Amino acid sequence: MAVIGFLSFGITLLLEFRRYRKVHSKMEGRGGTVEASVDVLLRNDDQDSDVRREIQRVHNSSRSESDIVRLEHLTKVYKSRKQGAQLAVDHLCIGVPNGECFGLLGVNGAGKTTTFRMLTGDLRPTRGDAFIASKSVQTDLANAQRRLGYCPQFDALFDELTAREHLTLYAKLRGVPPETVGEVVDWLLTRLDLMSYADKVSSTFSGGTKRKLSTAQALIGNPDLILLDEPTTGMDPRSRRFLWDVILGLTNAGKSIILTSHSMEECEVLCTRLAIMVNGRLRCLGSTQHLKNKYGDGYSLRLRLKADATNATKDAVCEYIQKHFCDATLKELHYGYMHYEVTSSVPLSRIFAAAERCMRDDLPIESYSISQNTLDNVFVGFVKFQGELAAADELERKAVSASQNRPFLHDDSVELTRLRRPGSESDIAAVYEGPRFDFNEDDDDN
Ligand SMILES: Nc1ncnc2c1ncn2[C@@H]1O[C@H](COP(=O)(O)OP(=O)(O)OP(=O)(O)O)[C@@H](O)[C@H]1O
Repeated sequence: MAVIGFLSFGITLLLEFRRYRKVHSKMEGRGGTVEASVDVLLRNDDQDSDVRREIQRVHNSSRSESDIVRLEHLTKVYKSRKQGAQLAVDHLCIGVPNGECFGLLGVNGAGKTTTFRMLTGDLRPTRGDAFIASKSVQTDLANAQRRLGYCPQFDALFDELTAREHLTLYAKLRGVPPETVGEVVDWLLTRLDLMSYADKVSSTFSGGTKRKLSTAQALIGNPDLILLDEPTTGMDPRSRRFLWDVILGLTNAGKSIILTSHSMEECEVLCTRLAIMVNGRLRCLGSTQHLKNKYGDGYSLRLRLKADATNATKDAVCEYIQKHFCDATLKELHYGYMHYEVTSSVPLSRIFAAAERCMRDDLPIESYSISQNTLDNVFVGFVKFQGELAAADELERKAVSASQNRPFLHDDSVELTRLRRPGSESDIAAVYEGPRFDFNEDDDDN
């Protein structure tokens, strides 16, 4: 018995010691610091001139002092056991003045929501800072939050509460004086056309009505800056136009808005300026007209090739197009599809004539279309990098782990995870260098 007792005591002691080691190594890291070191090099090699100008503007205090929000190299690297280190937002520099609606565009996973979460204080930036009405989210978060309203991508609503109860609750949380809460709530219900839902519970609301209520919540407390993460998702065209009017009314009243949306039409209507994000990084910035002039000027000539087209006949089509339009740029070529961009200096009649001749000659063309470039074209042109580069990153990470003959990032030893800078010729350098420690799965707040 004594031996068994001694053994069980020994095992307990051993287990406790292992647990202590594990917890301790989580807190300090083994053999070094657990601080993620993100060092992005070669920053300005392929930066768009407008993006570079915005960086200079943000750093020039005399030109950016009227900005209600200023993002200075805001960066987020997520670290998790499964995914490793992932650069979600890469040195974002933007300033938004009073009365501007700024559109932040990008495909899913570009880093828009992460940017918002850093602005609201939900996530700590890995590097950089943001200032809302000159209050830093890193050092003066509570004061920065006072000037901010946020409509998240997913409605933060309680099924059992009515629209009125939601707004009353949020008004109290935001510190609206008790004697004016009723008045504020009624104003918001009227402003967002929610009076008929005032006393119904939110679980019975349609998706569009929930978005309206979330927007109303973001307006409580009369914030200077309003962040709207896809506010019109799920809305019918009438409700969408209604919300657009509300947003335009807010900017006319001097409020600043940062908006994310997947609708180019919405951005054209609402945004004074917009930027397109690809893999966490700004690729272009300016008014819609400026972006269309700079990147979407001219026409798109799309050719569908016959099923029996060979590589040789495809080359003949390319030669034909280059011969007739020396400034045509091949934007896409896959399977039987070719997309050329032709500058607007070429008359439309010449493009049609050449395309018709193309059909008559012995070239393997099934059909063609010509269209004027739109903001959609500009957007698609930028964001098609995202998938390709994400796949390249994934392959590279797998190659690293395979070369080390172990599962990727399931080890506590020192790692070096290289993150590729999206859209850049050069690999970067951004790096998570340091010992691995146990994150909860998808642990992000680090
Ligand atoms: N908690 C997390 N842990 C690890 N990675 C995350 C986490 N949240 C987001 N990411 C990653 O960060 C990147 C940016 O995500 P984010 O949600 O900010 O994109 P988004 O542009 O808002 O996309 P969407 O349009 O779908 O909302 C993505 O690659 C995503 O996988």
